[in-house]
Amino acid sequence: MSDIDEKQMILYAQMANLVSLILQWPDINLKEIAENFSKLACNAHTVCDGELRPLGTGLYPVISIINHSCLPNAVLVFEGRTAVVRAIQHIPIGSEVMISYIETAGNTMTRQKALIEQYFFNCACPRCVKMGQSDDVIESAILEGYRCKGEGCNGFMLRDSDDKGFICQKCGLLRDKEEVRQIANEIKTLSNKVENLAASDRQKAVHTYKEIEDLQMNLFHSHSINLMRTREAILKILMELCEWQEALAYCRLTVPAYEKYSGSLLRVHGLSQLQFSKACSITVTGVYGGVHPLLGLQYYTCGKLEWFLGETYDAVRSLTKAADILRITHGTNTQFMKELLFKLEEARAEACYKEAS
Ligand SMILES: C[S@@+](CC[C@H](N)C(=O)[O-])C[C@H]1O[C@@H](n2cnc3c(N)ncnc32)[C@H](O)[C@@H]1O
Repeated sequence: MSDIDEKQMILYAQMANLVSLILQWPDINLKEIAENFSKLACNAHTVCDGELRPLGTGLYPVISIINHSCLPNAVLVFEGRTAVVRAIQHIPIGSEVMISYIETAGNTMTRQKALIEQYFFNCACPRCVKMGQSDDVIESAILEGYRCKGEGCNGFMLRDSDDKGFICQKCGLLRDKEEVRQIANEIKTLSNKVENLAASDRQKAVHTYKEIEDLQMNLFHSHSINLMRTREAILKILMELCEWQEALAYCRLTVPAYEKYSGSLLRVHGLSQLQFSKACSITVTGVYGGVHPLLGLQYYTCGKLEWFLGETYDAVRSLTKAADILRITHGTNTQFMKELLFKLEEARAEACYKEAS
């Protein structure tokens, strides 16, 4: 309990009071209840459906003995209320099975902060031990850093030693700190506005998200996580609005980012900063470790849209990629997977028919 910050402590105390009010037991121990809430936060898992949409919270005693890694060798998925852990790579006998408690597509500082705040530990996984080393700095600069404004340059930027701004590590161009701050403020203002709009006026929300997207394309590296999240938000609303063609365009924009994050992290380990900066237009670090359910789900969305819009051959390609990943992370027995495999068969049959006619 001593590691919990004050805000969290107040929340647990309020929840303990609520329990006390409901139970009305004379000798209830508020401190013990608050402690139990804290233990629950560390050990419980968010129960999701096949498409990783959260449904609630569950406490699974066996699952809660599994430790975290930002480069996990297993994933936790749910089949109804049943929690299932599946290996996403070969796990040698005697090696520890590890899942990720958090979104792994953040930079090391972001991940460490999330783990300390909710789980109270300093992660020492193979990604986190590289904190501050050149490949970790590069990964951070690409995931959450700014882009170079040089024409055609896809370099990543680091803060310059005089603190005037950010220097491109590929072409050496300086980006002024004030300019960056101004765009970041505009993004913040629009982001605050769009949160309320998403529920009340979807058309306006899409318009505002596109303004954010434009600013982020100017500010962030093209493989930035922030840009990818904005595009995902646009995709989600376009699907709700049944704007299928534009939704597909946005889905296709997000897929390369997922793919880039999914390449093996090992690909860039061992490269010098210069070698990497030359290579960075074609290779980005692998924060999803190759097989990640989110990548599979993104292919699935793309495939469904393509098929619906009559782009059968593309649909077969996307659904095949989705099935290749999701049969590893989700198995093949759930209704969700049966539907995916059925759609793939149907798309294949349609492609054969089209080819023959
Ligand atoms: C769900 S429990 C995992 C099982 C726990 N290690 C145990 O022995 O019961 C989560 C807690 O385990 C610890 N933990 C999980 N992964 C860790 C890691 N990679 N390094 C250090 N501690 C970790 C943290 O204290 C965290 O709050």
